[in-house]
Amino acid sequence: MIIFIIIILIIIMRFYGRERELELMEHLYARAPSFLVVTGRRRVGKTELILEFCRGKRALYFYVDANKSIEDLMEEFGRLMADTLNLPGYIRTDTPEAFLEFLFSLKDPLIVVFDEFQRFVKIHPSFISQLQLFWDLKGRDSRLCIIVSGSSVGMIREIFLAGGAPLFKRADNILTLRPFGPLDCLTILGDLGVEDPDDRLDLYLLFGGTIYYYTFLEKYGCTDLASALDRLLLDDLAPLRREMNDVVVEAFGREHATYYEILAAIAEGKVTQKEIADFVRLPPTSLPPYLRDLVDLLGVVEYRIPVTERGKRSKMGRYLFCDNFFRFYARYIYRNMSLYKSGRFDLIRERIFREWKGFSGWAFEEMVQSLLSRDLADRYDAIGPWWNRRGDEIDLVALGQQGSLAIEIKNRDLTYSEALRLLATLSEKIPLVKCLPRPVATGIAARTVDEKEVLKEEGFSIVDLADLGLGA
Ligand SMILES: Nc1ncnc2c1ncn2[C@@H]1O[C@H](COP(=O)(O)OP(=O)(O)OP(=O)(O)O)[C@@H](O)[C@H]1O
Repeated sequence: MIIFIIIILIIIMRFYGRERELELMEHLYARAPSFLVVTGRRRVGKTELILEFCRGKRALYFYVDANKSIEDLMEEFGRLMADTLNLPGYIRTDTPEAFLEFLFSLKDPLIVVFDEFQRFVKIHPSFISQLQLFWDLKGRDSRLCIIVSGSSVGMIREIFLAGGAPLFKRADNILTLRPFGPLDCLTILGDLGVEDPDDRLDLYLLFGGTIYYYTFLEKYGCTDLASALDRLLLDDLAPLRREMNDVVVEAFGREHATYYEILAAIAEGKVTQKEIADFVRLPPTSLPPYLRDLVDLLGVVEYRIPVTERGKRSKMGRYLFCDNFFRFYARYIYRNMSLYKSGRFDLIRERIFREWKGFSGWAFEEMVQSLLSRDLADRYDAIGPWWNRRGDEIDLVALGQQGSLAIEIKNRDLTYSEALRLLATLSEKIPLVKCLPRPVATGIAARTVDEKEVLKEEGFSIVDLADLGLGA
């Protein structure tokens, strides 16, 4: 059943985190009438957050089903309204006007949720302007707390933010929900019974911050990378076997093949527009709309520039995955679809394990970059990776008024001499970075570093997993 009444909710998994978001929602609810937009990419937890917020409150949840006509939706919404609010008799809500007229005549405090709201653009675009009209004329006299939610970040932005957009400035707040951070994910994994810290880390490096994927772990008895791969992916009946397909096809319909190819190119390390275009055999000039969709609509890819180029019109940009699982899927499942479809999971599995240390190094770097950026944010103005045209790279550079810091990140345990060698190579790269505020400190972040204290005494910044809150 797609539309359902939020009175009694069955809790399958505990609700995690999102304290700041719930606080904001409570704040708006207390000041109703209010209008909130919740957006964020697929599976990030928008519906779950809204349901948690509605728990124990008077609320109507309307799910905008893409396959229904406006008449069917209005009829369903009307029925739901009558049932939930215990209204006797028949309410006429067969047209959007009748539905909205009735909704805005209600006087008691009420939360009204429209989930996947952007679908109205295709189903019946004038519903959006009608809602705007009712909100303008009657909203301020009501006690409604309207929440609209949608996973199509780009479309939601167009509806609510773009200049001249129909609901421009009607929303009191736009809440963009982000994936969970690594510390939260590792705690959740611990709660789900994954005892070994290395297994928790591997599972985070595989799935990233999309908690939806973690909901399968307990159900399928997975406690480490191998069991998660075997039961959730590498099996004919595995629940995540079509995940990327489902999400990409739903978002882009018939054109999904080109998007797929571009994702596969990025997963293979093609990062510039030219490299991606060559890989997918399309002219570079035809790529921008696809890349924009992958960044804005799907939210699994990001366009990044070196930290020293921020605020400039840089030509050094790279397209990179910001989602661990999509990168994994594009690289190991999509690129091996023939093997996958013919059930040769053993060969795919072998390849994944052979390459896992190197492959997961990327996700490890991303994780450490985000944790270090959080810790360094109050001391530096700009933090991020650096690279140049020649292919030199530094994993993290922090720029501040008082000087800079350059860090190399390694997904392994380092001996003292390995650490010294890395620091020496890093020092050689420092002169290549233009306009680096002096003095420049250097350092290393790794799983563990031997003789960490000695290196610190020698003036280096040394960070291990325990320092980042990821210790055993
Ligand atoms: N804060 C949370 N605590 C516990 N579980 C969560 C939380 N957020 C999401 N989940 C889990 O992840 C699943 C996916 O979340 P949800 O359906 O809310 O995502 P969504 O952003 O609405 O996705 P879509 O855009 O694909 O509809 C939920 O079924 C739930 O099991």
